[in-house]
Amino acid sequence: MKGIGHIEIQQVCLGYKSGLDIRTVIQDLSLTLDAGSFTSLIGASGCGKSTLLNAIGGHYKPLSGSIILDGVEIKTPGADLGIVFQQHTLFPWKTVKENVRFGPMRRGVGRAAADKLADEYIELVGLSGYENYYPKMLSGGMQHRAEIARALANKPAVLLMDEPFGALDAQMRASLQDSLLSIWESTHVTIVFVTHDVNEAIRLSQRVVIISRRSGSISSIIETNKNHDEPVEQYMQSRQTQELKRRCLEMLSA
Ligand SMILES: Nc1ncnc2c1ncn2[C@@H]1O[C@H](COP(=O)(O)OP(=O)(O)OP(=O)(O)O)[C@@H](O)[C@H]1O
Repeated sequence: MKGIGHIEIQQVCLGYKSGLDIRTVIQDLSLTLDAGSFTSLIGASGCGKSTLLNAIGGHYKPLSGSIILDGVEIKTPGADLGIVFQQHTLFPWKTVKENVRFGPMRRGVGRAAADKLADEYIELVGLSGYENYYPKMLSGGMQHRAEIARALANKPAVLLMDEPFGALDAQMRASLQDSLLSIWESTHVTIVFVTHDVNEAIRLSQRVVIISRRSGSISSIIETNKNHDEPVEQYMQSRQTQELKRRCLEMLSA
């Protein structure tokens, strides 16, 4: 039994129309993401990280190859695949609670159950007390927390995150990273996380997948061997982690 949120990316090519031609961005990429795993995708700007993430989310159809979630090919976006972007996508005219319960209610969950779900996920992301605030009344970090709660309220098997904390200051970013780790540990959702930041990738994920812009495919997969019992700052400062970081940076500049 592989569990829920198992993804098989099989010899996928992705590209965009350019005039009469198609410009290939991702070339023949294969990758298995185990159910409940946390994987970061890093690589030079323009190497195709967001394109790959969006294809996993069902927003782009591969030119060839397939992406399979729990035995079923992903062809369209669905509630199983939650996406959190860097830019805010909360409905500005809805409160935090209305935003979070929107997905469940659209799927036919009754109002009382949707409210309960919303309260649960608002608490999980640390926004209790802000249920009736509108997005513009929240800080950038709080809006990200609300976005994560909104995605999780659909109980997705997979959470796809495209540089979600890229625009935040260092302190806010570290606080959201910590929250994301505890959310991942308590929900067992499979996370695929795109970032430019090697430190962030190593701090959060079990595996760092480096995509080469030159080949449009994976140049390296680095296992972080994180020990969940170890305090994150201790892990980040250890000699082993510094070595992982050095290897990632070396692969990125290769
Ligand atoms: N909608 C689109 N139409 C045409 N080309 C696109 C489209 N979206 C992305 N591209 C091109 O595909 C390539 C990969 O883009 P993508 O955004 O996936 O890269 P990325 O690795 O996420 O980059 P960054 O780190 O800068 O966000 C780039 O050359 C980009 O210009």
